Amino acid sequence: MLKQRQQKLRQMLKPYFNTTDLKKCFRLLKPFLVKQWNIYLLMFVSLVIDIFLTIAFAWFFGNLTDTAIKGDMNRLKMLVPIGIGFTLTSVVNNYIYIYFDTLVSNGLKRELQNYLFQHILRLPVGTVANLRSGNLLSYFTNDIHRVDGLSGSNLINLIRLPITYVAVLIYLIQINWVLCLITVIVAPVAVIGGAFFGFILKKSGREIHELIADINHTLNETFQGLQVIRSFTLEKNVFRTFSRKNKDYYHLELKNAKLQGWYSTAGYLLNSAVFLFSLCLGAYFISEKTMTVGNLLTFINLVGYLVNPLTGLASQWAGFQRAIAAIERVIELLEKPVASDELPSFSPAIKEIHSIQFKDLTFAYEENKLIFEEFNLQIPAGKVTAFVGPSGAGKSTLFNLLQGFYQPKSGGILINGIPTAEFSFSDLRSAIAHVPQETFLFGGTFRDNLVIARPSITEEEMIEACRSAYIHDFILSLPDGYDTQIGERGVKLSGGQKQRMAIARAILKDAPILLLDEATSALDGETEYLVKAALDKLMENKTTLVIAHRLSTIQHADRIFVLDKGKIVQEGTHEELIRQKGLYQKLHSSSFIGSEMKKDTVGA
Ligand SMILES: Nc1ncnc2c1ncn2[C@@H]1O[C@H](COP(=O)(O)OP(=O)(O)OP(=O)(O)O)[C@@H](O)[C@H]1O
Repeated sequence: MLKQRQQKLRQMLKPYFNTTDLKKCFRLLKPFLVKQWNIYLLMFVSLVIDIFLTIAFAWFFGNLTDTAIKGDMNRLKMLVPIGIGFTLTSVVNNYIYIYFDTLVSNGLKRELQNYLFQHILRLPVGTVANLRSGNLLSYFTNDIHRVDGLSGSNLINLIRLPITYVAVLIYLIQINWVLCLITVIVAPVAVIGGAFFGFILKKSGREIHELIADINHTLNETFQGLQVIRSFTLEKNVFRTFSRKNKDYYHLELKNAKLQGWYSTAGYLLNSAVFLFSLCLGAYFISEKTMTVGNLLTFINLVGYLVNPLTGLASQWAGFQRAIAAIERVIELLEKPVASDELPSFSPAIKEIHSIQFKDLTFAYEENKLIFEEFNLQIPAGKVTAFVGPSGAGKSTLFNLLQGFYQPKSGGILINGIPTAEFSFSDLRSAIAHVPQETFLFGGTFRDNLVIARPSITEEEMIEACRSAYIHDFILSLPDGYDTQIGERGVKLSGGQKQRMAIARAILKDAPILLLDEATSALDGETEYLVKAALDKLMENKTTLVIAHRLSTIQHADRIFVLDKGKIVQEGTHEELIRQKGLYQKLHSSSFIGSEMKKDTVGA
């Protein structure tokens, strides 16, 4: 029965003293902290000086008082410069300590942010697709800043508090051991209480960090989708959602503040009780002539250091727990495996294409939902290959796999007879220029968006590419030319202008493989003509794979593959396919491939 009760109690207390997460955090932080060992050493020296000064000051007050009561002027004259010396040392030491504390905390945050950012950049596309961008932002704007709780002075306090406690206790025992007993008796209360509060604070801390991430996500999505929100008049709904989360956040912070309030009140109460008790007992000892006034002053001055390290250690524990709650979220992300060891960068290793082959390729985004099974396909080099097929057939997935965004379950893709898995991402992706359906442009100028295509692009190359993409004249018509700001995501440009910018960027990249995902959105006649002309220039001397919607592109293609449910169901030229009974004919007659196609064929 007793054993059962003990087990139950142990089970109940287990989470309160669980150190697994703490160990995990320190395993993550260890390499960064080790790097800063010299600053920590200096902080330790500063700490030893501080402890010495704490006791020295108390000794000074007691001695000064007793000397004054005795009226010993010679000793007083000697004590005053000592006091000044202590004060000056303390001021300098304090400054140094704060400076080093800031240095290590901010240094750690900087390193950790770089580490996390690199990690996110190296994560597989599939992993990032499951993360919310607001959440990702929250790691940087909120969670990482909590690492303060596990570094700098908070870390040093782990040593400072016990050393202070022991040093002060030894010194005070010599003054009056009975008074010291009181503080020793309250020690377990302070330590256990602090550990308990620490656990509760960690729990509420985790809830707060998750809610902050959620609010960041809502804000991010709202600002990105402001146009949709306006056109569907969702402002009221969006505001209601935001203000509800904001209210939850307010209440959680309030709950947390209450807990912290209780905790510090309890610490204050304990401190005051010990102080009052020591004072009364000390006064009694003075009246009994077993203690001097100076000694009592010294004792009262130091007694706080016998309680504070205990409550302080417990509060340190509480602070640790809150920091752990935030860092745990960061660790969860860091534990996700990366796709490559290095950060990819431009590396034009593959200069020519002799063959591209999909060989026995089996792929699924999700378990048990195969998109391709034992898929085989040979892409002719230096030619234009078009893919057509109904929505969801797997056309974009082929592009994703070719660029190494996702890894096949079995089989693979060979470029020039070499499996793409053997190329680094830098080599593979530098050999491919992808013009997606939706053009993403960075906020900044035209120039900023063009020069990212490849390192060391000259002004002449940039202008030539823009001429070929039929966007140069438009850019020059603007007052600042290539230095004109295009707005966030290029909001100041039309759909056709954005597409031509994407084409200019692909021309500048000058990669031997071109992946083209034609936009389905219709452009006006002149823009359509310009985009088509730009594409023709882009496709020259390249091995081009195009997800085609325009008849002109399909007619221009050397080979067309009709894809349905992850299988090639037909292949040939447009003329061959249009004569065959099959999906291609069906797609054509239902104007799936593009109204332009039907119109032109009917006209032909
Ligand atoms: N990231 C993803 N996670 C899970 N499933 C996905 C993902 N991307 C695509 N799919 C699924 O894979 C299948 C093939 O999609 P894919 O985008 O390759 O088709 P598609 O032929 O390009 O279609 P569309 O012409 O409409 O763009 C679809 O069933 C789609 O739902």
